[in-house]
Amino acid sequence: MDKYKDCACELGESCIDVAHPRYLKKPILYPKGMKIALVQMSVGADKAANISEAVKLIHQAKELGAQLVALPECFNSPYGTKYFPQYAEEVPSGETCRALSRAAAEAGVCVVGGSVPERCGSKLYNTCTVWDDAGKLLAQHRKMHLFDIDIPNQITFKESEVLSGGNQLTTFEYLGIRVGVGICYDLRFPEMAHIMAQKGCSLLVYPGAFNMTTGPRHWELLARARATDQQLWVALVSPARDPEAEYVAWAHSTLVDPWGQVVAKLDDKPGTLVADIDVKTVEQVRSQIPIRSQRRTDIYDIVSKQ
Ligand SMILES: O=C(O)CCC(=O)C(=O)O
Repeated sequence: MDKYKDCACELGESCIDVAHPRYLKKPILYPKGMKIALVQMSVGADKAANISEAVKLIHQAKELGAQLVALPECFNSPYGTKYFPQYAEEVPSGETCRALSRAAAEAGVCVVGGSVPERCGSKLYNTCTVWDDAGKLLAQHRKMHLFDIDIPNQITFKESEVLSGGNQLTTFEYLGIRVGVGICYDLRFPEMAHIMAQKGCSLLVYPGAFNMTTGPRHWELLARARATDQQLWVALVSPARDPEAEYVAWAHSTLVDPWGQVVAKLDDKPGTLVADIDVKTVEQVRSQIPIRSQRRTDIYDIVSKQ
């Protein structure tokens, strides 16, 4: 930091990797990190009430100092294939998007808008919209891997009955930090996390709603696996558990650091997890355990083609 010690930026010590303001017309300051909020909200059948609860909690998170606020999967609708057509709306003109855009601008935060059922022509998607602090649409991720599983006598779910899968990976930059987005079942696919890491992500955010069968077995394990493999921060954001709901969410919104350690976790109740993430830890783990430059793609490529 020495060479920037006369930097007049208000971020002071937390400035990294800046081109010195003296040499720039407009100083670009990349903070080392940001405060994020994972909003584990209750979701019910009343769409308007779900939206206004989300907006209220975005403002509350801002009061707690959050700069990026993430909502859960399917936060404006009950989670279930029979609900998606009824609750679906167009992106970005639908009522949920308009409310998120306004809330992001009024609160002055980036909003990772969980997910909503999106209608596009004759197709439905499970879609996350991301809004910057001026209310502008920064990114739109359509869940790529649809949740089709069958565990007899425990859980059978087939999103593909009504949804189409997205065909694009999604990353965006906010406050100088590249963030990747996946939705719930996307968390199970290491290739997707790997590509987002290669694209420069330091944080992956997965709005999700695991259930009472796979949640206790895999939710935290998968978050820690993705964080450890890719050496970055992983945030999972679930709705709160409603034992009376048709689909009972595991909840336990979780933040895992680039060492693969859980740094904060909620229980099953409504709540907001607020925590700091930084790029320094990403860089530290990647330089101390340099797996990124040690991958034997020369061998993997040959063997996988045999
Ligand atoms: O992968 C799982 O076990 C749960 C996934 C899920 O609930 C979803 O994709 O919505």
